[in-house]
Amino acid sequence: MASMVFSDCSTSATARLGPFQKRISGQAFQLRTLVSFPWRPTNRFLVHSTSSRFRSSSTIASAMSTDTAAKIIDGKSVAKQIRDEIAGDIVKLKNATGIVPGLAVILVGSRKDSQTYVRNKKKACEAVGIMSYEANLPEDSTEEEVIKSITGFNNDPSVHGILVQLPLPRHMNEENILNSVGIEKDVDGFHPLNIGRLSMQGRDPLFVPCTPKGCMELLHRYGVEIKGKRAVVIGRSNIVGMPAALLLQRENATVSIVHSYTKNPEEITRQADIVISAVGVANLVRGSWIKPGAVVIDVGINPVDDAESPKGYRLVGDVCYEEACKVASAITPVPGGVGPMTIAMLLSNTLSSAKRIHNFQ
Ligand SMILES: NC(=O)C1=CN([C@@H]2O[C@H](COP(=O)(O)OP(=O)(O)OC[C@H]3O[C@@H](n4cnc5c(N)ncnc54)[C@H](OP(=O)(O)O)[C@@H]3O)[C@@H](O)[C@H]2O)C=CC1
Ligand SMILES: Nc1nc(=O)c2c([nH]1)NC[C@@H]1CN(c3ccc(C(=O)N[C@@H](CCC(=O)O)C(=O)O)cc3)C=[N+]21
Repeated sequence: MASMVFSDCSTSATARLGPFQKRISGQAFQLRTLVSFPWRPTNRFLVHSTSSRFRSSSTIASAMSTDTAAKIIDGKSVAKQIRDEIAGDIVKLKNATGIVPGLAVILVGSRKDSQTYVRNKKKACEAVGIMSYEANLPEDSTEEEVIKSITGFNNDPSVHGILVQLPLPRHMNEENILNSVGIEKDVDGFHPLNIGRLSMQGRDPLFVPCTPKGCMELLHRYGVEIKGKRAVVIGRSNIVGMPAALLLQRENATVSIVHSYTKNPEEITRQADIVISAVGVANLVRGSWIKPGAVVIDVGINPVDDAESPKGYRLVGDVCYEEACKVASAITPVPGGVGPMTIAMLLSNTLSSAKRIHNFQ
């Protein structure tokens, strides 16, 4: 259900606030006077400014210390570029080996949002030349039936990646189901062996979870320095927050994790050069939470009522965009930020899997 919309971000949806958190209301946010983050846009992407989409990089650099508008990290266009690269690689793989990468998606139940996500993944696969396979199981399926479907895809040589759409119906044990995905086809990177390797020094997972991988890819492609920087990840879920924190740490950031029991999340977040927010609460992160010049990656996808939209709602992130724009040096929009990157990383993981299984460099 969509929550109330507050166009000025003056109130966030409080339903999921943790026990120690107070709502922050009407607090004035700091205006940026000095940008401390060394913003270095690469030439690979045009960096759009919220105030002028067509400035040159040098203008952007000189504007950093005085301007009040963050640069938009354009996930939609980066994702398109990655999809184009993947499509080219798939043609090469097919011409050299005859192999076509295949992704199987298992959807249990009939949640509208999950059906939409699965449909979008299927379309994205078709567009780059990945074969997509789908198993739709009824809501009242047993755990054994889901595992049987996964086992079928584990044993199917035309399938190189398996994704079990989450959330699963409540009566199912998510752990048992995700454990049954073959580690070499675990393109979501949710298998405990993959997560375990991600968390260990000197080990590498076969796959990195798509959303955090997409966040890192955005930081890399926009030339954001990570080593030695302070990063705060808000949220610690298995699928986003926790692996995002591990990835930042692997690249030598100093990482803090803010969760629903964190006291004074605002103060902790304000220390960060890089903020990744993955909570699911609209407008939780106010401008006052952001250190001037920080880079903000907003993973949250939250529907809010909007009578002017044909659907009656629109999507916003966890971060109060209008406020954060005035403080951050760069920020991802919602939609058009991390979301498209998640899908691009899923395609990328599926292609890597096909290459690895068939020993293609
Ligand atoms: N753009 C994309 O591609 C994707 C977007 N999403 C979106 O990202 C958001 C998070 O998803 P997901 O990780 O699956 O969500 P979960 O509900 O699994 O996790 C939410 C996390 O946020 C923490 N949290 C909840 N309330 C607060 C609060 N008030 N202050 C600080 N931390 C809080 C929780 O803490 P605790 O652990 O203490 O409960 C938990 O760790 C959602 O909006 C989801 O739709 C998700 C996947 C992909
Ligand atoms: N096994 C599994 N793997 C997942 O990766 C997974 C999942 N289950 N369950 C649900 C979440 C959510 N998720 C999103 C993917 C793309 C967008 C996306 O493309 N969003 C668009 C907007 C889409 C719209 O307009 O509806 C955007 O942000 O621009 C959003 C969210 C993946 N998830």
